[in-house]
Amino acid sequence: MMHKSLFEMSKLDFDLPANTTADVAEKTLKHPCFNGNAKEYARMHLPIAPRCNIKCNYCNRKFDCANESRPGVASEIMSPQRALSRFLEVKQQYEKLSVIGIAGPGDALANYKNTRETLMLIREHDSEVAFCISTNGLMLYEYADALHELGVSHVTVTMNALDPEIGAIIYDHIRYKGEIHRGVAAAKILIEKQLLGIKKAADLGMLVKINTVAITGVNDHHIVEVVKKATELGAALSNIIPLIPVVGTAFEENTPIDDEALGVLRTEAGKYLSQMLHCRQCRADAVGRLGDSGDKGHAGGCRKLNVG
Ligand SMILES: C[S@@+](CC[C@H](N)C(=O)[O-])C[C@H]1O[C@@H](n2cnc3c(N)ncnc32)[C@H](O)[C@@H]1O
Ligand code: SF4
Repeated sequence: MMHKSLFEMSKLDFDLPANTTADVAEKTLKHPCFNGNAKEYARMHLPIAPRCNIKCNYCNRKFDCANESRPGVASEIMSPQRALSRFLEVKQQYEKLSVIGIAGPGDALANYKNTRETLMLIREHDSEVAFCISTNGLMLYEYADALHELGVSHVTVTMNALDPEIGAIIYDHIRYKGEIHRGVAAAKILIEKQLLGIKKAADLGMLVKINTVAITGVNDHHIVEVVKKATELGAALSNIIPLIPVVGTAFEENTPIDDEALGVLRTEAGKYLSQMLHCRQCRADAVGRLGDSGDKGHAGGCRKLNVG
């Protein structure tokens, strides 16, 4: 049963799908990424997932540089046991630690054994904290039932294209069931699995958010279509994020979408699905309230990460 005061304090800016349980609704109210009004709640990303099963042409997970806060970086890769110890420490620091997220630095479902073990260990010590995972969606259809059983309430899927020709520009390759696929064939498999996975997760009652990286001249004209499709599949929120042109990637010279064009895109996409407007594009080891200094990089130069 939800407390009335909680509703009053942190109303949602979007509609929950009809199959959302009271438990998932309450967790959503306290989830600072899904609910922009839940500012007093803290989340903790546990960097237990170093590997990835696809290669996005904008992603560089090899280095952790001072004061750099972007997705795909973490100062340390943790074992599940170490993640539990850190969780117990951070829980002492933040009275309102409401969410544990697995956001890489690789993919939660390309490291499913670690993800499962970590979440099970934490659940033994905390029956209430929400579990949230981020994934490229390649393995979501296969793992959705297991995630639901583990108590994962929130899932973010990065979906950048519906058209495999566009996907082939964004993704270098995928590894699916032990085989490497490239080009349009790879994008076709990834997109098909994303669509199946999003629908399955949403049907199971998990709250699904779609991240879409806006890449100027590549998928920016296509994003509204992506969001429209995600809506049909049962996603609850869309988060259109500007490309960070990271050095050493194929898109290092891409001009990031400007605020005005991003605003137009969000308005158009918002006609189909509520838009998340407060994303901070956090690190894989971010801790605290959104925008706290805990999101910043380490002190020092750049160091190489062992992400496989
Ligand atoms: C590092 S990923 C981890 C989760 C998962 N592997 C995925 O891609 O969804 C977290 C988010 O950051 C995004 N991301 C990674 N590199 C980025 C970049 N250079 N610019 C913008 N977004 C980026 C991903 O697309 C994803 O939505
Ligand atoms: S799926 Fe995520 S971790 Fe993997 S390459 Fe793409 S952005 Fe990087």
